[in-house]
Amino acid sequence: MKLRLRYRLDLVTYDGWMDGGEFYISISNRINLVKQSFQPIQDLDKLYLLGTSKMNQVSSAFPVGLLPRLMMMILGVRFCQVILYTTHMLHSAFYSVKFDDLVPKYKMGLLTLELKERVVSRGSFMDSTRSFQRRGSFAPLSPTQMLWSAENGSPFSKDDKDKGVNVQVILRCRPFSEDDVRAKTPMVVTCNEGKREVTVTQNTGSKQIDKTFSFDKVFGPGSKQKDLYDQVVDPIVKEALEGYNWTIFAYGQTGTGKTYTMEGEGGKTKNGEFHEDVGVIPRAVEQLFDTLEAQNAEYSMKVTYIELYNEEITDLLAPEEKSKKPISLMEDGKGAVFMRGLEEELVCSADEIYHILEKGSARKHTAETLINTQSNRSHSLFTITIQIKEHSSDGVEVTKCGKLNLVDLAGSENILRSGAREERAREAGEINKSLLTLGRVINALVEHSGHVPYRDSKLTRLLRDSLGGKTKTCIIATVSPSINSLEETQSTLDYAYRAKSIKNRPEVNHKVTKSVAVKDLYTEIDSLKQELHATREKNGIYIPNDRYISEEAAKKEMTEKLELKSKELMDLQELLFRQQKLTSELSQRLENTERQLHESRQDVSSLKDQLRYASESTKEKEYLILNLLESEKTLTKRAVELHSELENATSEVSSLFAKIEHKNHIEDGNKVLVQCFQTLLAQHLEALHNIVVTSVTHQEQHLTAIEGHMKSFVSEQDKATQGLQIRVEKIRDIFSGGIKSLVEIATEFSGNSKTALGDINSEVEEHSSALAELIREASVKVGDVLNDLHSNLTDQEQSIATFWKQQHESQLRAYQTTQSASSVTMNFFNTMSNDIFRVIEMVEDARTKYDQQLSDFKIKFEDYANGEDKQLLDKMAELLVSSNAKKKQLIQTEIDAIRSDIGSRTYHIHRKTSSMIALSSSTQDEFTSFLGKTERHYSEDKSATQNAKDGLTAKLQNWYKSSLIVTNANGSYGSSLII
Ligand SMILES: Nc1ncnc2c1ncn2[C@@H]1O[C@H](COP(=O)(O)OP(=O)(O)OP(=O)(O)O)[C@@H](O)[C@H]1O
Repeated sequence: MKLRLRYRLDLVTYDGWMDGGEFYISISNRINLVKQSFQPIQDLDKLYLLGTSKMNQVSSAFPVGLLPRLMMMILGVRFCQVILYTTHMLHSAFYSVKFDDLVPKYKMGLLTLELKERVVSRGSFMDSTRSFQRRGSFAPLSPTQMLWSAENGSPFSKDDKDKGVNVQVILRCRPFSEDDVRAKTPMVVTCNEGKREVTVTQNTGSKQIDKTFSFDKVFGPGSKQKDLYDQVVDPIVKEALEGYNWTIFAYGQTGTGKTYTMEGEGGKTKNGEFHEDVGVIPRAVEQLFDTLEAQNAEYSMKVTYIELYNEEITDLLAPEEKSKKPISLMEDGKGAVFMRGLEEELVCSADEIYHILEKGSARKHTAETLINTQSNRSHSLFTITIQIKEHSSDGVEVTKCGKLNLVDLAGSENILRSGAREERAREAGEINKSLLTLGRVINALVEHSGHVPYRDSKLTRLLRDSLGGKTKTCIIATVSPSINSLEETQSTLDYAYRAKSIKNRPEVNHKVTKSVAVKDLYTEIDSLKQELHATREKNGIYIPNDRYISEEAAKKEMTEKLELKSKELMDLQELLFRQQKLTSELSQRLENTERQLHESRQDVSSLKDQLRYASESTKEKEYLILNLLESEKTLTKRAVELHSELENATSEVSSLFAKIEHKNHIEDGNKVLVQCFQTLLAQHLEALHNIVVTSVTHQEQHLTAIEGHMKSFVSEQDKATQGLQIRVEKIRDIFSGGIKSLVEIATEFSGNSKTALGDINSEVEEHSSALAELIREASVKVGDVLNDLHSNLTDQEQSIATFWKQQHESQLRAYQTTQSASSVTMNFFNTMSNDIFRVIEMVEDARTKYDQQLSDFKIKFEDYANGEDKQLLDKMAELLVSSNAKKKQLIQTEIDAIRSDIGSRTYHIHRKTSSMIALSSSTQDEFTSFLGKTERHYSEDKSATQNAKDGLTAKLQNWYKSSLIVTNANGSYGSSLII
């Protein structure tokens, strides 16, 4: 098989899935960290892509297309440092990359990617790749896992013990509580026991973010206590019996089953078997005793049970009077922690331990919270130390010492959610503080920080050896599947996931021979006795001689050592100086790098913004395209509707045109009729005019004749009057002569005799009667003449009146005929103009309606088009703009054509109607003026006739009056005479 050189680029992170954030890579060309002797990288992209494609979670966040670029850059600079800063770290995959630095503030890991030289065959590499693919997730086995499945059942192989082993992390998810079941709380945790993966599902708005964590073992809600024990604790107990120190601690939110897992519930059944809810501690105790008994070993077992409450350690096994005294935590010279005055109880059977556990548990600080009815308010540490006597191969008796620390931590809790108040809240604060320190210690260990803050809390001081020390550690992280605990679950998973990277360097406790152990004990007892004696004597400090000698020797040795150390110190100081120089150089470089990093970060953030913007705009555009398509659909639909409406409108317009034509036709008929009527009217009017003219001439003639008659009559009358006047004058003369003679006679005869008076009187009487007779005759004659005149005048008057009446009647008839004719004509014209106006209105309405519709359509279309124009992709926009323009143009031309058609038609109609209106109005005017003229003529004629009549009548009346006066005057004169 042909061997090829391969270089492998592995990415590792210290972190789990933080919050589905983005993932960025920037490259600086710091090449000093990598060997120069590497060959150009071949197939690296493939490997790399291969790697990332398997990272289920990451691949979605990993910008596609970046990898080839990254490859190019890597190839360009040959070797490089990849700076990875992310809130969404890659899955821990390979262990070939180390962290240089960590900047927790930014959750940033500065990774040095070492291109490691590996000699692999193509075939075997591909095989391993395939095996990853089959696994379906990018979670290769960690060394711990590999050891876990070792054939001998032991979780560690001998080789790995030398290298250091990772803290083993087990994840246990409890089932839903009854309350959760009742409330139908959604489940957010999914356990895949086969793949050893836990997935947390988080819904943020419309997005669902799944975060998957892999652990050394995963136990789902349905898992049994026995399963967990058999798979996890059983091998640990075996190792403890081998002489290893083991710590198992339960870590998790309050109420998630830490105590349930560690201690469990229920005891032994009647047949001596454990109840299925019994937890790790009783089972481990049982296993220890069973194994030791089975091995028939000589052993001793001691237990301690302490509680750490509010940073105070209490011995749960101490007698009552001592139990209130807090235990102080001490450190020996080598940094090992021990507790002074702690009660160690020797136990000989499992039952004893159960009893002790019960006793201790009863003393623990517990309280009810909203989440857990019996919540541990303290951390408890139950330690079992086993010493087993053995015989070495050379027959020497040795003692093997194993230790099992079983820790039940207090629950990490959200004070608000757990409902803790006052004392409980203070407790919770303390608990959270110590757990926080635990988290910081884990971080420091994972990040390989120089300083690990063990001393910041008693809990971490107690667990010091289990975290990065010689003790092997197994963390059982407990979570709840409920959505209500999502935040805490994520935090627990995060911690647990980090803790996976902590490495311990376990050592088997030295096996001491019995004699050495006894000797040690004797020496200790002796020195203690001497110290006691000296204290009792209060006599200064007594030091035994051999102790003095040994101490002196030790002092001397120490002085030598000190000298050596001071020399070393000098060297170290020099080294320190060099280091400081180097550090300053490095810090300079670091500054540069940081600057570059900052720049890169800015680039990245701007790129991120651009990307976000681009993706947003793409989304927007996609959305717009969708909308556009939809709007196009609606537009098409609308266009079809409009088209049909347009067709309807066209048919309506054509029907309107037909109507208009019909109307025109009628109007033409009407016009002809009007013309006929006009000619007829003109003829009639002419005839009427002629009649009026002839009647006027007749009247004039008649009047002239009457005037002549009247004149002759008047002259005759004048003549007769003159004759009558003359006769009257004559008569007067006669009368006056007679009167005179009578007066003379009277005067002659007045003085003579009264008798003669009688004669005279009778004579006078004769004369008077003759005169009266004469006057009577004359007046009869005058009366006859006057009567004749009067009858004559009456006749004249009657004939004039009759003529007048006839004239009046004929004129009235003519007037009435003309009036009725004009009113008919006027009505006709009015109706016609009304009809025309109605037609115009209809046409106007139709035109406005179509105009409105068309402009609405145009506006709508333009709106759509404008909206679309703005939002479309550039190309799409161009295309659409042109297509819109075309459409608009098409529609515009269509609209224009329709408009112009309608306009021309309307104009045509307008012209026709206006000409008709003009014609009708001119005809009307003409007719009105003609009527006016006729009326004027008529009224002139009438007034002239009336004047003539009035004048004649007045003349006649005057004449008659004067005649009457004369007649009356004559009458009165005669009567006065008679008187
Ligand atoms: N895996 C499980 N199966 C069945 N019941 C469980 C499981 N885990 C927890 N419970 C039940 O949930 C309740 C709370 O569990 P437990 O007291 O062990 O929680 P805790 O984590 O120790 O809480 P705290 O930190 O407050 O002490 C108990 O009634 C227990 O019976």
